[in-house]
Amino acid sequence: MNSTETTSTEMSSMATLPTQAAAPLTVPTVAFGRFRDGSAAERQAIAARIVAAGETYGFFYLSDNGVARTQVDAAFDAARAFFALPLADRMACRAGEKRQNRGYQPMFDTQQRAEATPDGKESFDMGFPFSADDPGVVAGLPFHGRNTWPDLPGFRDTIEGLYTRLLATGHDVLRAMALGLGADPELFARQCQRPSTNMRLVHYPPQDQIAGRTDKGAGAHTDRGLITLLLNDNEAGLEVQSLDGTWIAVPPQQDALIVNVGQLMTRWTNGRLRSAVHRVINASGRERYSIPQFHHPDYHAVVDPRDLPLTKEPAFDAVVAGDFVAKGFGADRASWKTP
Ligand SMILES: O=C(O)CCC(=O)C(=O)O
Ligand SMILES: [Fe+2]
Repeated sequence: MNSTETTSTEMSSMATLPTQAAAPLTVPTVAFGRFRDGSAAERQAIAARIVAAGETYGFFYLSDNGVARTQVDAAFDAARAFFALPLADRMACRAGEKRQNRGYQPMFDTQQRAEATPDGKESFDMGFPFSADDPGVVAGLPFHGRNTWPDLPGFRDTIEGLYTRLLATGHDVLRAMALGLGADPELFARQCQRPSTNMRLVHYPPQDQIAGRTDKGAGAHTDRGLITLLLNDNEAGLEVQSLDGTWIAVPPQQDALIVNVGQLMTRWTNGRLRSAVHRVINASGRERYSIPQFHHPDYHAVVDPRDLPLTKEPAFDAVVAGDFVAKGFGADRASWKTP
């Protein structure tokens, strides 16, 4: 029935209904299991839901994602053990080379904009296990260093295991995005074979411990890569900006990953998928830990909106993925600044 068919009786009964508060906005949840083992129609339907969430929110929860709870719990235990080490031991894990997104980054290393206060967080990063004789490592290419590891029993196995697991999950999400966008499903994933993808353990002290320096755990920013897969340890604090500018809380959902779109994906899809602005404010009074994995293509991959079916004139030039991202990090991370 359309509105002109509404009778006057219905109008008056509608008018007497108690007014309902608008439901708070939440980012959608996509159940992913049938993308791996479902029919072609199920795969297509999941791909369409992911693209719709990427267009509207730039964020979604991914449930039934195949990542085992025990593996996630072990990684958070490892993270807690790392950040409990004496500062000297954490500092011993700083990356030998700059511009790597590897090793320990102390509190306040990142400043999202020149006029902003720094991020109230410390982190430990590791990335793709390039060998010492990899040409990129030998040439000192950004993202191509070696991982550094703390002297903690089981830490390396646990963290490498989660990195490998999430890398595979992320590739499936990239396949779903390509499929949902009407492209070859392998378009993105085949250009992430020796990727600049890093995984980060992050520790946000309670807000009152950082209050002298900053008011945010992570200031408003967009991620730079293709997609980010995010795990967190049951603490709220993440917020994403909606299309109308309001902040939507993205609290953890048991057993769901949070996935968000990064700048390279926005460029590749000619603006169709949103890299939404988000921030972290750890107001609970407790320590907060999270584990994002930032999916990037291979360093030399060319990100060109003309690779996908175009619905409007390309709004972005083609860029070399690694050069584009390295330039961005150079602007806002102390550990990326070149002398
Ligand atoms: O810790 C979180 O929940 C989000 C972290 C984040 O946005 C980032 O590290 O880019
Ligand atoms: Fe982020």
